[in-house]
Amino acid sequence: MGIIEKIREIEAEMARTQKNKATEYHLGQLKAKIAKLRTQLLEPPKGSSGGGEGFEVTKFGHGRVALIGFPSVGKSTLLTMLTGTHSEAASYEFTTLTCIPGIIHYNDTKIQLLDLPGIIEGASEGKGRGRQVIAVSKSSDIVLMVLDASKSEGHRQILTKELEAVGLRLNKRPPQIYFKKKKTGGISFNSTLPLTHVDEKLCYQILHEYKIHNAELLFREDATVDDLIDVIEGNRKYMKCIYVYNKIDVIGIDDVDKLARQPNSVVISCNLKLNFDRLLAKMWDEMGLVRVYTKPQGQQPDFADPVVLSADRGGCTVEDFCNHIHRSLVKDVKYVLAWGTSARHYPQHCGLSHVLQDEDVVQIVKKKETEEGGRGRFKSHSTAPARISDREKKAPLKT
Ligand SMILES: Nc1nc2c(ncn2[C@@H]2O[C@H](COP(=O)(O)OP(=O)(O)OP(=O)(O)O)[C@@H](O)[C@H]2O)c(=O)[nH]1
Ligand SMILES: [K+]
Ligand SMILES: [Mg+2]
Repeated sequence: MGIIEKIREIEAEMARTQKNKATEYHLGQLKAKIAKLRTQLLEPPKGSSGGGEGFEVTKFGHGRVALIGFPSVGKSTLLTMLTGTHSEAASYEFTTLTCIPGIIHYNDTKIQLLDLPGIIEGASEGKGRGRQVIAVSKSSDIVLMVLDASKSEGHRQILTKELEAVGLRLNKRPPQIYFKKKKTGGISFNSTLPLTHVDEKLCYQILHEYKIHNAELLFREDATVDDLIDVIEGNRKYMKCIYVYNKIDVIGIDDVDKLARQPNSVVISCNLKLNFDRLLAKMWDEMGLVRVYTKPQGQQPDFADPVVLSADRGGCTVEDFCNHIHRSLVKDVKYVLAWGTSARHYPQHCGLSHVLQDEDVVQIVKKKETEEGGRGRFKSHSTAPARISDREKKAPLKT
């Protein structure tokens, strides 16, 4: 029997089983069995190089955003409009067959936008180009789920389910469960609060299903059995997702209003070029990019060419900033002077662990230079930059 048939069989058994206290343990075990099979399904077939053939696109820019959705919802039309890169659009389904990259220029940063083939129900199990599309989605920083505003609301659930089946968790944070495998000592089970969804016996059973007999388990929230399985599997990817409802030109204003009020959603129309500003601003917010402007001593900061950091990828500390400029820089840095929202006063002397924020201005002060009285490009004394952002314009910065 193939993996997919096995999954079907267990799903059928779960559907037959009544949910109550007596069946709780059995259902939990079945869930773990399915999770294990789905992980098997994700492993590339023996002898192949992986699931992304023909879809490899070099990463470019400061972040990557994937467009996923059912066929003909307007993904390619949107890519063409936001990036200027042409991607074939047509009224028939599966117009796009590969991954097509474009670049969005926004807030002095470059964001790579990826157009992808439409995916359908069953994509997670290999239908259509599902596997490749999902692999590319996982490689991106956020996902834009493009939906046809005139079609069923169910599409959003179907796509979410497909992505969940391959370990993607949209707009969720990792469960607050500490889990560590041990060599000996049995299972130690603890929680910092009363648990209403699982008990010790159920957790033991799930661990047993994974052949784990020695481990430390600490619940820091009232988690479910699905959360526990996610933590044990350990291969889940937590991603931000914006639900983009396109084609609002063909529905009534009341329906538009309803969609627009849903969490993490933006309504747009490619035909009428409607609400792109809103979409870009939301995308920018969700990406959490941090622009840091470098200010050479005695000069204005270079506001056109920021160093772009990200809390999710690489971090936003002064050390991360230095490493971004040059790997060997950090050992020469004595401290930095920082202006902007991360600074308590202007300029603030900051060490390597200081966390920078978007639109901060930073001047590097090197060890040698201060000792020798400020030689070279960066010096310890500085004149303040004339501006950091519009917000700072009103109160010019003083050193
Ligand atoms: N009414 C309306 N039609 C649109 C809008 N945006 C795109 N379309 C139309 O929807 C159809 C599909 O557009 P595509 O951009 O090819 O859609 P896609 O999601 O890339 O489709 P596949 O590549 O086949 O998955 C085309 O006929 C577009 O002209 C819109 O805002 N309003
Ligand atoms: K199409
Ligand atoms: Mg397309």
